Amino acid sequence: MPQGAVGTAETASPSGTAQILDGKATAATIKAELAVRVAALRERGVVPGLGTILVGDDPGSHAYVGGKHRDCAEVGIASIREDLPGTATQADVEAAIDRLNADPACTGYIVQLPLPRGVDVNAVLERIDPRKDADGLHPTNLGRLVLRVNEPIDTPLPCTPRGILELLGRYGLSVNGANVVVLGRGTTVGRSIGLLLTRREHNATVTLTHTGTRDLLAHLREADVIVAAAGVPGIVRAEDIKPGAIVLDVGVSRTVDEATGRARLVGDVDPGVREVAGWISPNPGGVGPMTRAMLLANVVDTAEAAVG
Ligand SMILES: Nc1nc2c(c(=O)[nH]1)N[C@@H](CN(C=O)c1ccc(C(=O)N[C@@H](CCC(=O)O)C(=O)O)cc1)CN2
Repeated sequence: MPQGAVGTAETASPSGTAQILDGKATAATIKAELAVRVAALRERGVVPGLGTILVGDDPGSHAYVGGKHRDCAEVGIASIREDLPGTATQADVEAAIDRLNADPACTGYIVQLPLPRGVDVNAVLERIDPRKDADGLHPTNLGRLVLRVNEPIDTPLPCTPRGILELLGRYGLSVNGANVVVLGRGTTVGRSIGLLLTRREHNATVTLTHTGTRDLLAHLREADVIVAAAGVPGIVRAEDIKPGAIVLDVGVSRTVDEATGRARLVGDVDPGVREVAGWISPNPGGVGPMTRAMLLANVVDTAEAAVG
């Protein structure tokens, strides 16, 4: 894998076109590694099992959950589905959580987000047994991320931030001392990537921007690394970034393609950014597949830790 200093023009390829952080290929490698670890666990009589709770009929969420179960089958993790209708009440969702907390076949599970309006997401996350929290979003696990700045973390990390770090690491890109600008303060990406990157082992300086940020462009111009998770199509433009910057496109918006009339997904990063950035994660094919792979990694890590 190429080694690179962060955010300098030296990381850009000579043609001026960014090098690709290929999340799809990297996730495939990780899944193959995980399959070996799962086989070793199974030989010891341990079968890791991922549970999912899906509420409602959002097509995106259905697709993501379907993908999680396909991934499990690919690496040998058992999987358990709890699909609830959009009319499910808080009590219905909490009952599903209680079932998975009590189910010995389920070694880790997630509640697919977002939840329909009317379901209290914080109450839901708090009810998950933190030892089975495959998304690392339980307050105990997020709290450990806040408190353990210097010590190793032995609890699951939120999947997208872990996926971003893993992707950078596998390409030999360090963020030590880098100015990282994060767009978006959501729990699954923005807030938690800030906590992770400022840990001593990564040592980045993080600016967490959001809809209340006054001069986003001033921040972007100074960024060695940009993590775009705002959900605003094309908010990161070529003319606003430092040449050679590392750009991770995490945003997802649905739009209708004018040429074909078909719905398609677009990221936060304008296609022109490829001409200026040093490294870029495509969207699709970048951080998304890494998110899926890291969920499996969390489940396998937890199962291995449980058997010593
Ligand atoms: N409980 C959680 N909910 C959500 C999370 C999460 O980590 N935990 N993250 C997202 C959705 N998500 C996983 O749940 C997810 C998003 C995107 C992808 C992905 O692989 N995307 C593809 C494109 C997919 C397509 O073309 O339809 C890609 O980027 O290449 C995987 C998982 C919100 N909810």
